[in-house]
Amino acid sequence: MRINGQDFQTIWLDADGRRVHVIDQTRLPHRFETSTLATMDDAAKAIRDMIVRGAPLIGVTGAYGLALAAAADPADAAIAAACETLLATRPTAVNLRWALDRVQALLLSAAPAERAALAYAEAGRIADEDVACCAAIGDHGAALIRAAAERRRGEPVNILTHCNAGWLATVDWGTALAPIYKAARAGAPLHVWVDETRPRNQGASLTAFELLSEGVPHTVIADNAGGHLMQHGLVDLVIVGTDRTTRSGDVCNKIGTYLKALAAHDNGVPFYVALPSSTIDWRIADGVAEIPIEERGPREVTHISGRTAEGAVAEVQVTPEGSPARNWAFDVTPGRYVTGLITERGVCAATESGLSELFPDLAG
Ligand SMILES: CSC[C@H]1O[C@H](OP(=O)(O)O)[C@H](O)[C@@H]1O
Repeated sequence: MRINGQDFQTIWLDADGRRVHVIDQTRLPHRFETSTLATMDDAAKAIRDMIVRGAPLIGVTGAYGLALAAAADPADAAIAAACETLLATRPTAVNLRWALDRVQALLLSAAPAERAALAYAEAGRIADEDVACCAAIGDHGAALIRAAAERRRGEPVNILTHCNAGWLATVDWGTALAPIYKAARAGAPLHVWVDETRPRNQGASLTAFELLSEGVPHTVIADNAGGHLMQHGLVDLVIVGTDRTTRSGDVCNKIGTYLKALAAHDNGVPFYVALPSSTIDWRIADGVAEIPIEERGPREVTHISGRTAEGAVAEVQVTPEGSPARNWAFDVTPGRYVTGLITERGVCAATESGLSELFPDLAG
């Protein structure tokens, strides 16, 4: 996507085809900085510290992390150890395991001397596939927005989104925001309610940054305002992303998504989830019982960072010293609250039959 007229993706190789560069998302929106990943440990740290985040981008970064590992030591044991280190960074987004399994399977069937080149090439294919998938998600989702615009007889379609499932969460285009970009570029009148998304505020800092750069009308709101807006007819549809969706359509996404789905259900607001098939975990059905929910450190709750009036980036404490805090990063929305899944192959019901009809080759 474009920032100040310059085209960017979130991850790229440098000229020597070995070192990996990423946008440091912990510095946005106030600083645009990049980070260089020269080793597998650099890649693991970038995922763990959320320099890169978002399920598809975590998967691609993990794949390049494995390529960096193979370049350092292509032996079976070193590849296996690297996979374990990368998998241990963040447990919820299934794309990480999906990408590592795909690259590792390729490497273990190749001669050690060929492994680094194979890994870089496969990581590049995963990245290119992600761009194509997200563009297709955008096309399928844009049709839903255009239909809503027709019902609105030219009035802007009000779309609520939670967290950041834009191009910063993928290699390009995004998932939940891809339909918005495609529809807006085609002239559909729309406006986006941007949930700030406590505690890390990916909505306030990343989604707002993306929409401002793209010139999409939007309003940042407190997480707790969504239900009120829905009760007053100010939300025409909800589109969010996901970090792991089960074969039965249960959707794991940023903490707070479940509450938005309940409010949407209570107010008859269509609730869509946008995802590439790489985010579907075909091994499990019951998301509430089986998806591991990452719990991050309490400091993300007790402290908040931002820019001071003088332009410095600072962190301040919002809780009294001594008050304990806990920080669950995701929750699970049962498929019964999901109107539809917007995938690269089209829109389907958030059910086992809906997904298996669209992906018979993957459903097993
Ligand atoms: C397209 S995946 C976006 C997904 O990832 C975010 O989580 P995090 O920022 O912690 O990686 C959030 O759940 C988004 O919906």
